[in-house]
Amino acid sequence: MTTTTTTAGTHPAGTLLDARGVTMRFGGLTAVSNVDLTVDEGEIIGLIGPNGAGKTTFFNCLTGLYVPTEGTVRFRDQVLPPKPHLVTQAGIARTFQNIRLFANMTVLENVLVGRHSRTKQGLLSALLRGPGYRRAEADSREKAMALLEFTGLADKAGQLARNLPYGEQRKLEIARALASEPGLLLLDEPTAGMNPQETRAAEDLVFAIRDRGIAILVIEHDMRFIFNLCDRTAVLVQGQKIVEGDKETVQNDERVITAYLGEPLEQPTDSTPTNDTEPSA
Ligand SMILES: Nc1ncnc2c1ncn2[C@@H]1O[C@H](COP(=O)(O)OP(=O)(O)OP(=O)(O)O)[C@@H](O)[C@H]1O
Repeated sequence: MTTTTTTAGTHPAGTLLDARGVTMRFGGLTAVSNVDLTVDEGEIIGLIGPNGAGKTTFFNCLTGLYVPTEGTVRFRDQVLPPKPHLVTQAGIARTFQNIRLFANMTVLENVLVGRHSRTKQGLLSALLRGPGYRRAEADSREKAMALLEFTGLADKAGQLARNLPYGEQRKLEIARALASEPGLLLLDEPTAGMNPQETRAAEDLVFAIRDRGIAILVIEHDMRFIFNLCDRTAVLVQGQKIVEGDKETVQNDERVITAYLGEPLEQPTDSTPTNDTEPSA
């Protein structure tokens, strides 16, 4: 990753994420090739593409899991640090394609883990359990419970995460990501495995998150979900961004239609979205 220091004011006001020329190679395979993408404050941006197009790899480049072979990612005008926990501290949170909850911890504890990057109490304070630690812990619990209210999981706070139905596990992943108080939330296939009702509820949740001032970048195979939600959508094919724009621009682009082998991009009926992800927590 390029390590040049940034100059304030090089981006239009409101640009939160600015990925430029991001390339990720694994040996001879170029999984992501020279991709530019911006996300502005308050935007919901979609990232679509056929299986193996490089979407998750691109997400990994935005969250410090991978250091891009080439290119630069800036968040709030700062080059992102190449470590996931530092990226979280900088203000980017994410969920994963395959749910990664702590299955044997309670719902509340999972969210408390997500608050870790925002709590300042050190190990010594935690061991001594002094007044500062107890105050911080009470504050964290209050904020975590508020997030469970927000995501509709408050009455499940004491249950083990693994006992939640699949759709609620996905919600819990989102609650845990929100606990780090991000400015940008990356969602990797948030509706995978959901039924149509849960998918509609997930749409409402994404809008509600945006209303809290959090921008969203979402990978999703459910086109109805993407086109209902997103201000702009970028299409990756074989690692390259072939088009980016609003719903009409993307749906009518010949290259996109070809990439999807002529399948219509929006499902004609309110049928169950197809996906191939199994519950895993
Ligand atoms: N760590 C890795 N090492 C080697 N190759 C990888 C690695 N991660 C991903 N790839 C390859 O990079 C390409 C892009 O994969 P990626 O998972 O990013 O695609 P995707 O668009 O997210 O696919 P899907 O929609 O199926 O999740 C694939 O060919 C994949 O096999």
